[in-house]
Amino acid sequence: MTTDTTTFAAPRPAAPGEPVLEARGVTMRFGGLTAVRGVDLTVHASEIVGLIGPNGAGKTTFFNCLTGLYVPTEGEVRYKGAVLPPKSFKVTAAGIARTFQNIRLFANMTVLENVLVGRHTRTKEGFWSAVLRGPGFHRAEAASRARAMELLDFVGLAAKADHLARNLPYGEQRKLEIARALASEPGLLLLDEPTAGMNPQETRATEELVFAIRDMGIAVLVIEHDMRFIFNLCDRVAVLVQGEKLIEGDSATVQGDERVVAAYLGEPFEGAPGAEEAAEVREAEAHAEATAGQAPAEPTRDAVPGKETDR
Ligand SMILES: Nc1ncnc2c1ncn2[C@@H]1O[C@H](COP(=O)(O)OP(=O)(O)OP(=O)(O)O)[C@@H](O)[C@H]1O
Repeated sequence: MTTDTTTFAAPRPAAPGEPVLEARGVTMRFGGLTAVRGVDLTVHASEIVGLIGPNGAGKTTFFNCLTGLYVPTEGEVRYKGAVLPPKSFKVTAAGIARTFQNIRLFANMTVLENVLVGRHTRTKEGFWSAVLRGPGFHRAEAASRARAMELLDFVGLAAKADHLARNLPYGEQRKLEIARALASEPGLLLLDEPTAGMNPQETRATEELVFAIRDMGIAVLVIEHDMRFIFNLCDRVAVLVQGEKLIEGDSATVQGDERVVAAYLGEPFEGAPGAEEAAEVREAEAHAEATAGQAPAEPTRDAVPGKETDR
């Protein structure tokens, strides 16, 4: 039993240039499908890093490995030097916050309440404290509300604190998700397609917002399909293709790499991840073509009539 209402300390700020996130050899398999294969990625303090790649490249799966939603099949993720716990609420408490590709707000709660929910990892109001509602509880609650209002002001939603989240326009719901993520006082913020569904003005405003978050000392890792947004914003960009990291560098380097263009156009290119597998498929197809029209092979000893073979 506790009536302690003190606030958990936010993670210590990282020194400039210090690595905050270190992912090493992260692999995630779903049955026979390898969605992410041996990915290394480092994000330093005060850096904005972009993660791009064609649809299905493994970006969200990689994010899920960084935030404890998935436990990687292989590899290791460290935050400020410590291996991350395999539970998403513990990862948030450690200092990594995220937003989702599909907005996940509490639709029937107010804007302010949504941000207060985001603060729960930084407060430890015990059961009896909440029931008895003593002075400590009220102090902690007031501090949480004040911080939540500051964050709403920061993202431009203070005037809508009492609105229901479901009544916000789409672009503002995305901003609210960011405010809620910031409420856990993270050292690293992961944004999964923060401008999806936004008009150009909203996208521009989101860019400014991400710069302001970085200026608060929070490192940012962002997945986005809007290339202009990514190349304007990011200090470094990593490209995932078929689950593997194809290249990583500054915007100019990545933009100038013909393999990146080819990957987006779906064209094969020398040394592309999966090229070996593609060559095997071509060989098998050529073989099938060459033997087409010949008598079908005798069934093997193991074949059972009427039983489907594994595909
Ligand atoms: N839980 C899962 N179970 C099985 N397969 C999955 C699962 N999650 C993702 N995948 C598969 O892993 C691959 C990578 O998917 P992922 O969503 O990570 O890609 P993405 O780069 O984020 O794509 P997009 O840009 O379209 O969001 C896809 O082939 C997808 O179908």
